[in-house]
Amino acid sequence: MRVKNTGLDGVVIIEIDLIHDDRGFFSETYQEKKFKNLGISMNIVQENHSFSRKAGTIRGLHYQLEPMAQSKLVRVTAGAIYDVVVDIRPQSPSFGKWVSVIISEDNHRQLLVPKGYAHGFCTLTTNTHVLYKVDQFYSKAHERGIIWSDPSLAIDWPVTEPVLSDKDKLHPMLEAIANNEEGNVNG
Ligand SMILES: Cc1cn([C@H]2C[C@H](O)[C@@H](COP(=O)(O)OP(=O)(O)O[C@H]3O[C@@H](C)C(=O)[C@@H](O)[C@H]3O)O2)c(=O)[nH]c1=O
Repeated sequence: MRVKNTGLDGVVIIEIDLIHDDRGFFSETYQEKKFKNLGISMNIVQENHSFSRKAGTIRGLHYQLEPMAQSKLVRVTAGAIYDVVVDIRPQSPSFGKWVSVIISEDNHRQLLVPKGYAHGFCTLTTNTHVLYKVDQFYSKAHERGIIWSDPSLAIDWPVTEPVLSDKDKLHPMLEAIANNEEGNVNG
């Protein structure tokens, strides 16, 4: 297992080892002690699985307000995604900065998205399965979003006309968070 920095504080790629044999491979996708040795400590309380039928589906950019903010450990078991993480901590020197990482069934990467960051992805394939573990429960009352096409972010998405949920068509721009009066997004 190896960790690679992405350029955003705490946002890291975890590369796991595959043990191959005649049948295929085996891998430990999460192992508490090994992750701790890599400096990653998460109290996982929920695992999510999303399936997107079409390539060019964007889900995001999502986060939950404190005290329900979540760290996420993302991986892909079928297909590939262009995964995006945005720093939305108002006091952060990298506020508004984002990174993108390709995660696929072939590269077996996992991406750690700490609290204080918004997360979203665009599917690059049909029939894409994304799994992610989180360290806080889902809370409908605390879920928030930023519009995927926010010009101040200028995210280099691989599509211009994505498939979106009704909810994801209506999020505000990041500027609204900078002037946020409704709650704390600090991670
Ligand atoms: C996220 C979530 C949703 N739901 C429900 C709410 C809704 O009825 C249905 C679909 O929810 P959404 O449309 O929010 O699903 P989706 O757009 O896939 O939301 C996810 O996007 C990615 C990018 C993330 O980072 C996740 O944290 C999450 O926000 O599932 C849960 O029951 N538990 C959960 O943890």
